[in-house]
Amino acid sequence: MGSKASTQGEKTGEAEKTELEPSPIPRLDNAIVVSQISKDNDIRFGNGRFTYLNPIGKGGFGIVTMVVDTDTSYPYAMKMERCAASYKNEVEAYEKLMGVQGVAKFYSTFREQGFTFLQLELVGISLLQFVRAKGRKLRRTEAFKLAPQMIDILEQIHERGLILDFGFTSTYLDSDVEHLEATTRAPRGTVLYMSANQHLSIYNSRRDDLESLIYTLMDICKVSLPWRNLQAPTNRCGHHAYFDMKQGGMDGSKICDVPEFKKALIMCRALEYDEKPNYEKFKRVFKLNSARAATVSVKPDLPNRVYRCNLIREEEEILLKFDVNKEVTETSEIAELIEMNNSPDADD
Ligand SMILES: Nc1ncnc2c1ncn2[C@@H]1O[C@H](COP(=O)(O)OP(=O)(O)OP(=O)(O)O)[C@@H](O)[C@H]1O
Repeated sequence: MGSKASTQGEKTGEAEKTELEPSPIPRLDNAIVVSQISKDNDIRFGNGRFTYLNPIGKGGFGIVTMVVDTDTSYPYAMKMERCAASYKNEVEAYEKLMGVQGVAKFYSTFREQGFTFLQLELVGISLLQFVRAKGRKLRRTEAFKLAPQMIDILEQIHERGLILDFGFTSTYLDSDVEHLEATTRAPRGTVLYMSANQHLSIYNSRRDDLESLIYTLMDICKVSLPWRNLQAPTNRCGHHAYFDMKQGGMDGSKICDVPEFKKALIMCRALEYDEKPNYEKFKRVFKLNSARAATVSVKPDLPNRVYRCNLIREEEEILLKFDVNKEVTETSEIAELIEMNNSPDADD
């Protein structure tokens, strides 16, 4: 495996292990929507340093909230998770990806009340939110304009030795910085965008990231993914059905009629497991001629908007635990969660 990132201090409950220069305050016109919780409560994280403003997103392992540093008034995204194992992996990945354009900067990590926190740069909306904000799928020209930028980001991530393993970044290099041997692993991740080979349990590598990116682009510009209506695979047979469809014939050419996507998928199919993709060649597939590209704007209509997500009651109750003015009334559910997080296994 690649080098281990520092996770020191994670058990101490103290903030600030990776203090960096804060980025300038992003312009957040229309942005701050004070949540119902914060109207009546003074919720603080990091020994009182960060004041909670509102929830902005949810992931597989926890919630992301918008906070403000009470000393500097800088806003940040604060990711709050229960799962110590996934958090360690995530911190490592953020540290390796420092400086990659398109990836939120990581500032610090701490533990509090059985939860792990990641202080991150507050960035704008996600691609999905962007598409939602538009109120329609993207036009192909818009998706083609985004594609080279996304391939660029992917290239930078790969240069740091990481592949995007559907929410769990992992390395494709060993300790000698050589590509890991081909191996197998049960498919995991988002079935819709998983590469064909992953359905056959072939461990993913750089080529699979590109294939997933192309499926994502197809989806955001309304090019149908023929396997969209297939039943979710629960066994090998189910995964084979997906593989056959995603394979789209020997060279992938039957998946869709859009020449750019077809070409890019054929290029993915031609890549060996440990081969470094020719990112420039992939980008060229999508590059429009300059006159056409100049007419297409893919800027979100509300550039700096930060969305607010809704929380379920359990999540609100968890946040209320951090209310500095309130007596903590733990429901058995929360107590259970905390116990789980404080158990010796949680730090392994
Ligand atoms: N730094 C950030 N700035 C602004 N919003 C963010 C930031 N990080 C995450 N978000 C928002 O919070 C949501 C949840 O993020 P999170 O990283 O927990 O999960 P995810 O990456 O979407 O999924 P997974 O749990 O599979 O990793 C994102 O979709 C995004 O909308």
